[in-house]
Amino acid sequence: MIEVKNLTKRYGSNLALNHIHFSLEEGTILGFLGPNGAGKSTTMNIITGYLSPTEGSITVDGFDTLENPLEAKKRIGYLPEIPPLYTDMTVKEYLNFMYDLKKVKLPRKEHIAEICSLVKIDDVYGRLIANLSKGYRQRVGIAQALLGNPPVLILDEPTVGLDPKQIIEIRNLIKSLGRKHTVILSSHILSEVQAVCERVIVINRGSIVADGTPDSLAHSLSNENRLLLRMEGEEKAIKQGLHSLRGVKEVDAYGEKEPGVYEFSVEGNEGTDLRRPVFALAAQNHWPILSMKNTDLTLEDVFLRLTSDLYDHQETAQPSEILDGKEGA
Ligand SMILES: Nc1ncnc2c1ncn2[C@@H]1O[C@H](COP(=O)(O)OP(=O)(O)OP(=O)(O)O)[C@@H](O)[C@H]1O
Repeated sequence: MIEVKNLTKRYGSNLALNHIHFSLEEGTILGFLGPNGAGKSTTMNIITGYLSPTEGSITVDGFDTLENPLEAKKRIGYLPEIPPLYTDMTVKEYLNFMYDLKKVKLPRKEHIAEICSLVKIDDVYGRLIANLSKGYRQRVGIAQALLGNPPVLILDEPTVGLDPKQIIEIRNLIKSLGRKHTVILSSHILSEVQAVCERVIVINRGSIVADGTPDSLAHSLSNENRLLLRMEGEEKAIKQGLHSLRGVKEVDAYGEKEPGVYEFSVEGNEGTDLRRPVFALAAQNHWPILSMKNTDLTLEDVFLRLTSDLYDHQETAQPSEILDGKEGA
């Protein structure tokens, strides 16, 4: 649905985007994540046609944004970080105004009614936008992005400034929109990306440093292969048993957590999956396993590793490996 090739943007001598590539399948919700100044807004503005690239190309549904800007733009609904609302209009006036501005061809009344019901703004349809809460204003902003039923939605920081209840509502709305639209969501909020997106692109200093599902990123960046276990039995015997398993590097005992139940951290050699041998050991010795968890990195750990200077200098090989593996997925 979207194909970004070799995208480069220079502001004078400042290289804001450095030859980025990615493609996005129809119906995916992509999170675009990066620290301030990473190049997120520049990328979004180029995709939506507000900025032109220094080099490279973007196609939306097969239409090149430079060669066929009108056809490409028709296929994109955009919600900028500050929604372009006219606060002295009612929701009805505003959506009709935007309908005309976008030259939408679908039947006016039915189309607007359908969008209002989808984003749940029917009850404020006759109200002045100035009097709406931030959450409702954001919904009206999403409604204008949906006019004309574009297959692609680009949402820039859509939950900034909302209260926790409104954040949950907007996230659920975005998830439901992802069933019919390809969505690109830019965010600083890691938990948001984890909750809403199937795929995450991490951008830092104008380059893509990781691309994958939140889980695969957390897993592939973790050199550690660690299990956190709670088992019932004799602590010393369990610890020795765990140590004796093939591929185990280290076992730490964290003490008694419930009567007779002990916690252990077991670290294996790279590439070893210890879950089955641990299960077999426990079954053989009648040590019930009360919990077993992989302790992969969280998306937050991944983000910090990928965007910290330390990581940039010491471990530059890893992110590109991940990228190579996922490019074009
Ligand atoms: N109009 C401009 N003129 C010069 N430099 C710019 C301009 N717009 C952005 N930049 C620079 O380009 C780089 C990328 O900026 P961009 O706004 O795309 O980052 P961002 O990831 O969206 O950051 P934020 O989350 O803070 O909005 C930054 O170094 C920024 O200073």
